[in-house]
Amino acid sequence: MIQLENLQKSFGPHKVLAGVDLTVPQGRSMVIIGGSGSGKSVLLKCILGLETPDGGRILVDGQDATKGDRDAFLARFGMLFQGAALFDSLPVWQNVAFRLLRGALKRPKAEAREIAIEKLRRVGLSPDVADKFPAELSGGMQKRVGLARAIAAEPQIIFFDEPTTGLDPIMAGVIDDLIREITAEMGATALTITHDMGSVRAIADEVAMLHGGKIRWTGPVAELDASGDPYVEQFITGSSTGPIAALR
Ligand SMILES: Nc1ncnc2c1ncn2[C@@H]1O[C@H](COP(=O)(O)OP(=O)(O)OP(=O)(O)O)[C@@H](O)[C@H]1O
Repeated sequence: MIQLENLQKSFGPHKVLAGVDLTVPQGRSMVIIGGSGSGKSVLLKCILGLETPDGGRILVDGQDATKGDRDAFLARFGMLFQGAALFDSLPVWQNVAFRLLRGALKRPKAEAREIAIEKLRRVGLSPDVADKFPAELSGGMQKRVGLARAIAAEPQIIFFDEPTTGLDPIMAGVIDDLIREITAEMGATALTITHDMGSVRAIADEVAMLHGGKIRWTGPVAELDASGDPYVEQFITGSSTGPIAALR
């Protein structure tokens, strides 16, 4: 379970997070939506310790994420970055097994490779992909590799940062379905940020909308269309008119 309590973060005079309260229950999939610049990435970075919050608390399974052993804390997370963010100089299997080849989760090389091949299979890629380099793969295949990497160490918590950006609608749907299936079968707690309403509906159990530095609305995905919140309505319909100022 992830609990954010009154989380705050400013950059100079610019208050990006102005007291975010949010709970992601164990084994549930939460998707955070919000306009460009609303602070979704900053929120994720605060949880991962890549940004230091100015105030508030981040609790993961009841423990303060900013205290204690960082490596042990991060070992519980998997992450699929925007654009897959693979290492071009490493073959696919070493990308997938990256965290199994070094640090706290290190395994013998042959075992790490076996796990990589098994995870590649889980995301629909055959073993012959293991020895290719990322540049030899299509964008959709690279996303699958990124997903295989995110799950390689069997994390309890997985973050997905814009998982379908740059993919065609069919491939986006395939990746959404894989994310949904895999997180459910792992029983993982998932936190996703996306602009893609198709992804929201495919991946989310719960949705939270970040606006004005706070959680504007949160609820089950089934209630999204009847939220009654004008900000949520404008966002999900993609309207240029409404309470959210749209720059032209
Ligand atoms: N390191 C930083 N220094 C200064 N300002 C920053 C920094 N990181 C983020 N910001 C600012 O914080 C605000 C929120 O950024 P963030 O990247 O979290 O938005 P976002 O909701 O993820 O947007 P998008 O959907 O466009 O990716 C932006 O105005 C951004 O310029």
